[in-house]
Amino acid sequence: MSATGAQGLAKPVHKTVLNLGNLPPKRAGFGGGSYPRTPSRVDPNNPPWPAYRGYHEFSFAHETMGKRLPTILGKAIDDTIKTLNEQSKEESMVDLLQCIERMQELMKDLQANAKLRPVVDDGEGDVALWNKELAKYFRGKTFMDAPWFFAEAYKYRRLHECFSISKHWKDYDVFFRQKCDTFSRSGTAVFELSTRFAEPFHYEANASEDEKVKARKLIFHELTQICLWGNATDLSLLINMTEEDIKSLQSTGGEHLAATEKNILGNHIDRIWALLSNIKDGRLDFVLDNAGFELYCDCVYADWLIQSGIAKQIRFHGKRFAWFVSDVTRKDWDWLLNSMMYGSLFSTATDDQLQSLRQLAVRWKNYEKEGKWVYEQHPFWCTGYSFWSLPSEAPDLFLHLSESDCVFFKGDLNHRKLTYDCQAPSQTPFDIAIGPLASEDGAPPVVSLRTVKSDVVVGVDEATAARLDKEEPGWRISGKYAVVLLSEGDAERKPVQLGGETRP
Ligand SMILES: O=P(O)(O)OC[C@H]1O[C@](O)(CO)[C@@H](O)[C@@H]1O
Repeated sequence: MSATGAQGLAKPVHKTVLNLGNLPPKRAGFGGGSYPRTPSRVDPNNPPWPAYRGYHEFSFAHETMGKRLPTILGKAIDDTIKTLNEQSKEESMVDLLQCIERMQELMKDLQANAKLRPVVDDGEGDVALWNKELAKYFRGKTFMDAPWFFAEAYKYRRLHECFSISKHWKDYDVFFRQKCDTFSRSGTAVFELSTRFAEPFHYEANASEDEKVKARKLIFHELTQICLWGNATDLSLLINMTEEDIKSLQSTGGEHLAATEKNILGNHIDRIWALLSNIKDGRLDFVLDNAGFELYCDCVYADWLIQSGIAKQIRFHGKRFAWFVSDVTRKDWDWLLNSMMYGSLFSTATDDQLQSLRQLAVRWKNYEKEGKWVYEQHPFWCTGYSFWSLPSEAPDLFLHLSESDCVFFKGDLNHRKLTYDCQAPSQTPFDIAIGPLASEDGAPPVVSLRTVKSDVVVGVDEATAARLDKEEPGWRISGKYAVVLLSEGDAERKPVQLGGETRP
């Protein structure tokens, strides 16, 4: 019967209201707490939750856009002047001087909060991607009112343009000196690792199967932390440890691990081990972050994953040009392996220490020759798109990553791009926060190893975030805390869908 009764008069509708107090609470990202902006309406200027923008004085975006970026650019100009003063040929000096003038122009734009102009066609493969995004979503936007991640990435692309349109300085890296210096000053931690990992499995010779399984799990826990904290400026976890600490760590594990893991606020290391320990001869991918010491830690981790038999191939993804100060480029990759092998960066090192470092370098260079380690640099990694746009803007890359058994994303910046760098509630589950990279057909398992150095935080329970917001106001940018988060991706590994067509 219709709501209108026999006499055609509307009857009041009686709603039954259920009083349900015992159902499980809603998860952020599902049901009532779902993305405030539905995925089909998400775009680079409108992330799933509100974006951080430079004019938000409460956020690190404000500090970065207003102060850090001009300082970084100022230092880049100083570096280039230093290089200029080391030249002798007129043509290259004039050419470099023009690069410096372009950097000064960029500085003016940044300080005057200018509108974001299109990227000049310098022949790079990413120009169309940049200018499409600028035209579609950021017309009339300035450095301060565009979303923070886009504005910041745009600044690094403009910095690259200062050189890419020159004749002799196309690939000049204003941050190269700085990256090399930092590694040279990390001697203690470098040798701490090389002397242990030159021969990481020698202890297994006399161990039972059961002991081997247990030891591998413990080593994986610690190496994951080394790889994680390698993203902080120093490896304080290792450097501050006494011989006794290290011994107890190796012999018992449990207690010490609990102590060192306490600053990992969202911690899926056990789940990651459960995933990896079931893989044999797989393929793993590392989307790299910083050069020098962090890259060295990544390589130690990757080496162990190869030697353990979990992976038979590891693909490392770096940047095509200088990016966010210390990100890895091909030159940084080569520099690390070659200076470990032939350089003399550590003047006070013992012969044994140097020998262990060379042993690592020989093995790593062989991995490269044998195709066990592959270094790649897709243009997408240096664009202003978040990884939510990876399947749509770089379908070839998505297809490629979908063949991996697990993709590790290193560092804060990659985490920002995974999560669209927006104001998601801290308790948002990681797989919800990363959207399509978790939910698309064929999405691979994704791990984020991130020390927390900027505002966005996900995968951390509400009470912890609220307590830290109250008690330690700078906790989101201090690098003291971390998250190690896993999304299992498309468990069935359905064929990737590209533009409606199904991959065979
Ligand atoms: O090297 P990471 O871990 O990506 O950190 C980069 C830093 O620079 C930033 O991009 C801010 O400029 C933040 O993401 C972070 O503070």
